[in-house]
Amino acid sequence: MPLIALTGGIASGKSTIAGRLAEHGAVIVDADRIVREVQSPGSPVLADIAAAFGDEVITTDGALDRARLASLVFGDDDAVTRLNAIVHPAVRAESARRFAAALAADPRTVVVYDVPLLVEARVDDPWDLVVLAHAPASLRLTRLVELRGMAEADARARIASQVPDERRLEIADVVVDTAGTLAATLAQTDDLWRRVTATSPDDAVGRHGTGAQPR
Ligand SMILES: CC(C)(COP(=O)(O)OP(=O)(O)OC[C@H]1O[C@@H](n2cnc3c(N)ncnc32)[C@H](O)[C@@H]1O)[C@@H](O)C(=O)NCCC(=O)NCCS
Ligand SMILES: Nc1ncnc2c1ncn2[C@@H]1O[C@H](COP(=O)(O)OP(=O)(O)OP(=O)(O)O)[C@@H](O)[C@H]1O
Repeated sequence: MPLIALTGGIASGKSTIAGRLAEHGAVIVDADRIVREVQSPGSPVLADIAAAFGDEVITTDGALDRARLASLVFGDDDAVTRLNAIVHPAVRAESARRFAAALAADPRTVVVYDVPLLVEARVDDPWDLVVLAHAPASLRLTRLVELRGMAEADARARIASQVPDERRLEIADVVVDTAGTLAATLAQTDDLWRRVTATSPDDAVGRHGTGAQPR
C-alpha cells in the first residue's frame, strides 16, 4: 500500500488533485473531514473545545460553531496551538484506522492522505511520497476572497496560521504546480498517477527506490 501524503496551504488545490486521484482508483482519506467527525455533537473532542474556548463556540443544537471558533483562533497563535493540541491526536488515531482499513481491504491500494497541516503536524510519519499542491500565498488569498467569499482579513489570518510556502517546498518529493489552469493541474496529476503506479523503476516515483510500490 503506497501511502501518499498530499499537502498544501489553504486553497492550494488539494481537493482538485485528490478528486482526480480518486477517479484513477486511489482511496482518499480527508483530514478536514475527519476533523469534522471527531468534533461531532457529544464527542469528547467537542467537550474539550468548549472547556478551552467557552460555551459560546457551541450552537444551541450542540454542534461546533465553526465560524465563531475560527474568528477566535486564527490570528492568535497560542489559541491555534491549543486547538490543534485538542483535535490533532484524535485525527491522527482516526486516520491511522482508515489507512489500516484500506490496507486490509486491498493490500495494493494507493492511499492518499489529504492533509493541509502536514509540516505542522505529521511531517515525520513514514510516508512513501509527499506530494505538494503549490500555488503562491498571494494567489491562494485571491481564491479565498473571490471564489469562496472569505473576508480578506480572515483569509490572511488563516494563511498566516500555516507555515510559509518555503517550508512545504523543502519537504515535498513531488510538487504539483496549481497556479496555472485546472487542466494543467489535472494533467500533472495524471502524470503523478502514472509514475506512482509504474512498474518500471525508470519511470517510477517514490522514497524507496522503486517508486511508491506496495511495501
Ligand atoms: C477552526 C475550525 C473550526 C474552522 O472551521 P472551518 O469550517 O472554517 O474550516 P475547515 O475546518 O473546513 O478548514 C478549512 C481549511 O482551514 C485551514 N485550517 C483549519 N484548521 C487550521 C489550523 N488549526 N491551523 C491552520 N490552518 C487551519 C486548512 O487549510 C483547512 O483545509 C476548524 O478548521 C478546526 O477545528 N480546525 C482545527 C483542526 C485542524 O487543524 N484542521 C486542519 C486539518 S487537520
Ligand atoms: N490550477 C488550479 N488547480 C487547482 N485549483 C484551482 C486551479 N485554478 C483555480 N483553482 C481553484 O482554486 C480553488 C482551490 O480549492 P481546493 O478546495 O481544491 O483547495 P484545497 O487545497 O483543497 O483547499 P482547503 O485547504 O480549503 O481544503 C478551487 O476553487 C479551484 O477551482
